Amino acid sequence: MSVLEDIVAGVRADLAEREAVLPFDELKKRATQAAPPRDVLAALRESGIGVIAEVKRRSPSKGDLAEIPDPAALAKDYADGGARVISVLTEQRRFGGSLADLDAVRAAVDIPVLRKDFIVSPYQVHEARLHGADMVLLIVAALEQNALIALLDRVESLGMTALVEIHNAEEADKALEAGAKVIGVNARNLHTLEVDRDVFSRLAPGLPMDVFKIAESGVRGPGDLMSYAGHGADAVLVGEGLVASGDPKGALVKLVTAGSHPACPRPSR
Ligand SMILES: O=P(O)(O)OC[C@@H](O)[C@@H](O)c1c[nH]c2ccccc12
Repeated sequence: MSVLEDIVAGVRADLAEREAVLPFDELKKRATQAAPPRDVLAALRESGIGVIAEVKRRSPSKGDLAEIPDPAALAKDYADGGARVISVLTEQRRFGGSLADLDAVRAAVDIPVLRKDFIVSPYQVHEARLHGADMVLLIVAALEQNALIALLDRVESLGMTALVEIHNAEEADKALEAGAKVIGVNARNLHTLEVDRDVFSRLAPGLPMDVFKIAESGVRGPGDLMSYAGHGADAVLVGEGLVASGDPKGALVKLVTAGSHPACPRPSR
């Protein structure tokens, strides 16, 4: 089993437990009561290279990154520091996240929030909405094409924005065929966990101009942001480089400053 398959198996087991407690029909009903989703693309399209800041406690590749006893306080720091969107990992077994983290972050900030998880079922999409998410991650490598199409449609029909994650040209084709408008290129291969920052520069030229392009993973500081921007990134998504820095807000401010600096390459749109 690859790491990805192993993670997804755990996610499915946890999902079955939640479904037994709150049936899908009831969940769907409750989710309609949530405050309406925010316009994520409008937030992302503000000038400069946006930074999506992630609440991430640990990862399968690096182990423990940061304790994060108060995710709400971290989220406030991110919002004050100029993050465009806050990404919250809700996967429990490997990343130490939870829906409670999502709730805490949602209650603490006004900017858009991304539910970062291994979404394989419509249940998780409505659940994201119930917990206040504006954006949902869909990982092409974890989904059959028809499931990707159905989940993307489900995310959009609930008024949320899908971040469709790819890692190679074949997945790029699948994402585009499914109608993805926001594509994240993950430098970390979810099968091997290896980071290759050149994946973005290889794939970005093949993506249409009007697709919003996010470079995910491996951003250590302003230099990596500038380099991704030079290869056509509209935004970057950063976890470890913030949470493991000892000063997440300071580290974020440096990235945000670089992303809005006149010398930073701009998307050609
Ligand atoms: O901590 P990093 O290297 O800055 O990476 C953040 C983010 O890209 C990473 O957490 C991520 C990207 N895609 C994912 C899918 C599932 C879980 C996690 C991820």
